[in-house]
This record gives sequence, C-alpha cells and structure tokens, in this order.
Amino acid sequence: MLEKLKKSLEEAPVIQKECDGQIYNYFIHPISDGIPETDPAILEEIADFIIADGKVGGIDKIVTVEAMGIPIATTLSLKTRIPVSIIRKRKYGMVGEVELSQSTGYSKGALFINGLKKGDRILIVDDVISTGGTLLPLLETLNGMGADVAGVYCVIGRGEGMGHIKEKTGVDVTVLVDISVSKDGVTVIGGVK
Ligand SMILES: O=P(O)(O)OC[C@H]1O[C@H](OP(=O)(O)OP(=O)(O)O)[C@H](O)[C@@H]1O
Ligand code: HPA
Repeated sequence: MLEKLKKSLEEAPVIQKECDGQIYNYFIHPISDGIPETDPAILEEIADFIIADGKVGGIDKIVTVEAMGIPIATTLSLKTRIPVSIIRKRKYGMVGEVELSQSTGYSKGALFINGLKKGDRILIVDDVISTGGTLLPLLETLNGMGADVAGVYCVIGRGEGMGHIKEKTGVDVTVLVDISVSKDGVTVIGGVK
C-alpha cells in the first residue's frame, strides 16, 4: 500500500534550513513541495487510502492549510464531491475571520480561517506533520470555534508532532507514511498497514 509514495520518499533530497540558530533537515518531495513534478498516481493513491479509511461519510468540508495540503485536498474533493475549505496565509479581514499563529521547524507565520462555522463536520488533510506547530494551534482554534473534526490525515509524518498532538488534544492523527530525515537523506520507517 502507498508503494509509489514510499519509493519516491526514499529518493527525496534533503537540504538544511536554519531557523532561530537551529538546523532543520528539510526533505524536498513533490507532495510537500510540488517539485520537480507530482505524479497524479501518487495523489490518487493518497486519496483512495483516505476514502477507504472510512471517515469521509457525513463530512461537510475537507479542510487543508495553504499551500501543499491543497493538491491532496483537491484530489480528495474531486473523488468525493465534498467541498474544500483552505486555511490561508493571507489576511482577508472578512467578518468572522479567525487568525492563528503557525510555527514549523524552519518558519513562523499567521494563518487565517474564513468559511468555517460552528457545527461544521470537517476532515483535515495536510501534506506533512513534523513538530505539530501547524496542526496543534489549528485543532485548538477549530475546537474553540465549535467545528466537529471527524478525522485528521497527514500524508507524511516525521519527528514528534503526532505524539505531541495526541498528548495535547487527544486527537489521533493518521499518518500515511512515517519517515526519518537526516542530512544524508530520507528513510521510510513505517506507516499505515
Ligand atoms: O508539523 P509542522 O512542523 O508544523 O510542519 C508541518 C507543516 O509544514 C508545512 O507547512 P509550510 O507552512 O512550510 O508550507 P507549505 O505547505 O506552504 O510548503 C506543511 O505544509 C505542514 O503544514
Ligand atoms: N519537507 C517538506 N515539508 C515539510 C518538512 C520537510 O522537511 N517539514 C515540515 N514540512
């Protein structure tokens, strides 16, 4: 299962990014970076896995975060006909807009939620979970808004983010492929069976 994704991850190059004096080994892959090009068959195997996992029933909106969650969410939307709502990195100033802070292992920024409301039953999908610094504030904010999170899928998992989310929120994030990243490359260490 997900063999195309796993094989392509094993071949992903790694660069080193520096943030606040810390070096972060950053893998570059079509699913997380859109380069060099994305094989639609990999997007399809991801969407098919999520659909087969059985949580898409009764979902009002697929929710993802700009930018690289978008191809995954869009593929899933086309297959399920469920609308997609994108959490943007751009402020709109619309009535009801909710702002939250995001931090990753290499960046800090703001996210803006428009179009979600209390009672929306949502499925969150994203490309990567690493530190959990994107998903944790997002889940806390959505909980505060009264959204009903039916499931959370991150295609690629690395680091402690998944455990951090479980500890802080009780939410089980489904990671499709677990990897470890060093300056020398990516190793697939597991994932969904
Ligand atoms: O668990 P974390 O440490 O938060 O890392 C995961 C986040 O990192 C990337 O976001 P980034 O803002 O770099 O975005 P991109 O999707 O625009 O490339 C990725 O899309 C995840 O949202
Ligand atoms: N590569 C691509 N996207 C990411 C990474 C990474 O190492 N960490 C968090 N998002």
